[in-house]
Amino acid sequence: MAPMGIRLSPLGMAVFCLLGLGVLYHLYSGFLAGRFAFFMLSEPAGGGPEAPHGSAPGGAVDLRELLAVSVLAAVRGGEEVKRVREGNVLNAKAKGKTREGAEEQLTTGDLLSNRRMFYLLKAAFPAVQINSEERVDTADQETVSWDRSIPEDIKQKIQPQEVPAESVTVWIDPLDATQEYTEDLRQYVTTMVCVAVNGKPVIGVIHKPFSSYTAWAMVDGGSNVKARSSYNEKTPRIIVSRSHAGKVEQVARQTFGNKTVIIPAGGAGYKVLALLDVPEKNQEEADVYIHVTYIKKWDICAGNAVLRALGGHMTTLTGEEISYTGSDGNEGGLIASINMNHKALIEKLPDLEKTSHK
Ligand SMILES: Nc1ncnc2c1ncn2[C@@H]1O[C@H](COP(=O)(O)O)[C@@H](OP(=O)(O)O)[C@H]1O
Ligand SMILES: [Mg+2]
Repeated sequence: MAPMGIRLSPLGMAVFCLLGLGVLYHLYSGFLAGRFAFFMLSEPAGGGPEAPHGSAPGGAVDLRELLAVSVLAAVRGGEEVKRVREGNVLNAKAKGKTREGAEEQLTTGDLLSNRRMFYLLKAAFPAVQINSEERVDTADQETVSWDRSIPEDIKQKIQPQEVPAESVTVWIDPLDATQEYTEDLRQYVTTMVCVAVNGKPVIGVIHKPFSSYTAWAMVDGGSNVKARSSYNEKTPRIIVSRSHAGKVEQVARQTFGNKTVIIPAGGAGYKVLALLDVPEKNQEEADVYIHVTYIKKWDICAGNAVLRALGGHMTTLTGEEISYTGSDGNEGGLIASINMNHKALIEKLPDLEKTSHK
């Protein structure tokens, strides 16, 4: 039996007090961290004085307005792309090489389209992060304003929806399929704008400047384009890059057999449109889009958003979602499909460690 009188040793007391302090610290540190995060997020962007204290840095932006200006930007950029091509003053030069050693072309069409698209979007939404394929020359700014008018079809299909400006990243491709543009293969060329919210692709615009066709879609909103009524899941026609193919044909044949039809085409925008119901005489149709080499996020974000909005998928070759914030590169290749069992397609793909990134 234990004695009734308990004597506490000084060492025991000290250990007990330390334990108590530890528990208190643990409970309180979460609270402090929360307060700290709130304080940091409430700071005005760039530490400037213009944002009212305690509010989000850029305030709120309306996704419907962002969609309207994205469509306008793609169309306006497309006008430059077309004008330069028709005037035959491309001034094509190599701007570098891809990891695989293919020459990357840059033309006046890319630069003028970029200038138009960037400054229109920036004027409409100054607080939003815009990532573009081409550099903007700040010494050569274009003064543009947006009249905030929303086209009727967008007004009818989409409700206003506000999100914090700092959650938004806009990705611009002022000229997709530049290689094909230099070869005068006009059908492949698109201009694209994508709006990502917290890294998720939410708005996609793909515009064909030479036929004045524009596809737009917003996730949980609406679209002016739809999926086709059927797809061939068993022996799908696979659309792939004609100028950055890597080992894509090998992957496609290993996955779907030697009889599988492979369609080489230019432009990531064009290849996404090939999966949809697009009323265009120069638009080929395919069932799956596969790309195995490195690719940049401005090339794929708009297509990813459009597919997602219509119930389709664009993922890496291992089935991961692609996040459209941070770095501008996508390392894991891509596979895109709609109205198909996307997971089953990924499971069919061969040893990806050996085939992707190459
Ligand atoms: N390995 C790679 N590295 C860098 N960019 C790549 C790439 N593969 C494809 N792309 C880019 O992705 C877009 C679609 O490629 P493809 O036509 O080969 O399918 C093109 O964009 P741009 O024309 O906008 O430069 C192309 O340059
Ligand atoms: Mg481009």
